[in-house]
Amino acid sequence: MRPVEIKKDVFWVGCIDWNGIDFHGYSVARFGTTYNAYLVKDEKITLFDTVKAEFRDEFLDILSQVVNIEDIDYIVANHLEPDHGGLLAELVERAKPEKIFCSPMGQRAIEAHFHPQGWPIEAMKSGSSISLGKRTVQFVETRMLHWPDSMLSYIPEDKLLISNDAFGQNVAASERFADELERGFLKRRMMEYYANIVVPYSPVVEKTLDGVADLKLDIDMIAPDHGVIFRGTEDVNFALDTYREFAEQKPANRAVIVYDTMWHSTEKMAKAIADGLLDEGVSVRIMHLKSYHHSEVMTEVFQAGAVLVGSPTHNNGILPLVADMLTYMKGLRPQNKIGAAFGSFGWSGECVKTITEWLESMSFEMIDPVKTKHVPDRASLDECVELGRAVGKALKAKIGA
Ligand SMILES: Cc1cc2nc3c(=O)[nH]c(=O)nc-3n(C[C@H](O)[C@H](O)[C@H](O)COP(=O)(O)O)c2cc1C
Repeated sequence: MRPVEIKKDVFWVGCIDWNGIDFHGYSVARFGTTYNAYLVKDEKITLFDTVKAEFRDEFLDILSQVVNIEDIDYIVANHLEPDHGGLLAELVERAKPEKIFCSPMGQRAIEAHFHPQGWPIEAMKSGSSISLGKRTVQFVETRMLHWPDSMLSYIPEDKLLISNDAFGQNVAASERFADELERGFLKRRMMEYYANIVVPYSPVVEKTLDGVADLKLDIDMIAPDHGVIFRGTEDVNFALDTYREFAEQKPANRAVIVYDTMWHSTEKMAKAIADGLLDEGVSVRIMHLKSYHHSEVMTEVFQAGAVLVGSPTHNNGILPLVADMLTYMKGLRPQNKIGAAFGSFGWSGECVKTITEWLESMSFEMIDPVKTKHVPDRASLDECVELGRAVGKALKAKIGA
């Protein structure tokens, strides 16, 4: 790839991971992603972040098109996760930078990842800044957005916010800017990223957005470490407003029914429940866990006001894919959901109790479950329809529809 000059003497020097990938080792990114790094040519030549180690050759190539690697003076490590810090050790070795800037927690992350000897690390607290010559860089720590080390770098002279994983999207595209992509497509990719990585830290997102507003940072470009760059007031506001909307997690008039099944009885129940929700005017998505990855389901969970989870009873518990989904969902701590359990059973019937306990532990507002012995008859399916209606009514009451 070629470098892209995103501001005068500021270059995108990232790599594009074109194919659908296992992102961060647990989440599916069907549209691929990018690992963005940025190089500023000033009196101090400064590199912001690196890329995933697998992209070593491509990264060294794109970087070399802009600068002699040995001439890099400063490296700023906004986030040390291996998709951004993957080539830090090699860059330090080759460039022998005068300074490596990171947050105080970033220093600990560098020590734990690289066990460095004599690296010229300088830990920068929120509000501190450095001069690059014509430019300054101000640092804003964003602990737990989404790692303890995460920080933002703001260059006031360029009105540029280099935002690490915040505002990122998994999009592999030849386009570098948000205004070159269709808006709905982009917002969906932002949502997938948020729902699977950022959502537990929504309070930090709100605090950061408030902080950015309080500091009155004049931003006309947000350059994240994944996906496209937001340029111009309209797109910067779009990114900020979208994150505000995501962080608020207001319940929407949508439900997702997630299930697994061995012999299709639980599936029949899922479809009957959907009829009840539709009777109440709630938009429904039914997702069989054998057809969807848990991260795809999570995006639907994130944007749904109601989440209904079904499993047959299996060995006095629930099916493994449902347990996987619930474990994953709980870790991401989605807020403001109505929940319900359903499932078929043969003899002991623990499925709905197990699912209900999981959803209660996530503080979902629960509606009474439905379980059916083996294959549901018309009366059992009617109970499922009633469950759907009850969830629909509760949801409408919650959102004031
Ligand atoms: C391997 C296996 C283990 C099962 N374990 C239980 C159990 O512990 N308790 C129970 O009530 N039913 C158990 N069942 C029965 C199922 O819950 C029952 O067949 C149910 O109707 C299947 O629903 P499905 O068609 O949605 O898969 C088990 C079934 C299988 C195949």
